[in-house]
Amino acid sequence: MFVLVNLKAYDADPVEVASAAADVDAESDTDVAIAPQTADLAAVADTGAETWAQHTSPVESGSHTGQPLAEGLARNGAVGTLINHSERRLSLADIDGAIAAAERAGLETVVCANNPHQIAAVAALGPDAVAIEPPELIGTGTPVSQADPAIVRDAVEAAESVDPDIDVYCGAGISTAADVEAAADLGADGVLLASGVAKADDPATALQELIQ
Ligand SMILES: O=C[C@H](O)COP(=O)(O)O
Repeated sequence: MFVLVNLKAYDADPVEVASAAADVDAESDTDVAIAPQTADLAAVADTGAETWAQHTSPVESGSHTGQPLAEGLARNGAVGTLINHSERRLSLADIDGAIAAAERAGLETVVCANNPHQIAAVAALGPDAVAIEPPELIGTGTPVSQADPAIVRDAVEAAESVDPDIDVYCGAGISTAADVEAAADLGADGVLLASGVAKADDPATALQELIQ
């Protein structure tokens, strides 16, 4: 199982959470990765935790301002990137461009989508993985596996109908070990989560409990 913790723009100490992630990753069968703010990529990567970017721009090196260039993310320790997160939506053309940019820089790609129809559409663009996240459940603490299990099953089916080898993650409201297990039971290869760790009083302990 793959657990990708998106720190979004929360106040959690990225180095503290990443250090806990590196420990948990080493001590368990679960692969844990952290997606911090772009400015914190290098510090997080220095902890030894698998480090992901929250967004990659589709641009190539050149005259662009405020666009995180894939090569710059990789140079600062990112090994993968989210694309088209619900809070950072892109056009289909830009999703395609961002996947190409990430591949150019050697970054793994997870493209997010709202529903199974979008999952099929973005799976056709050839990312390494897709993530189903109903936006209305994000940050609620109610896991998608409980609120809408069919959407996870349908997303897995939609993705596999396009590419049998693609990984499918699910996210929104996941905050406990039972939620992670429920996602696996529905066919997900991993989970994407944020507030359950980043907004916890003790994010490092919350992450440890979630995995153990
Ligand atoms: O990137 C993470 C997802 O948007 C899920 O967020 P959440 O765990 O706070 O619901």
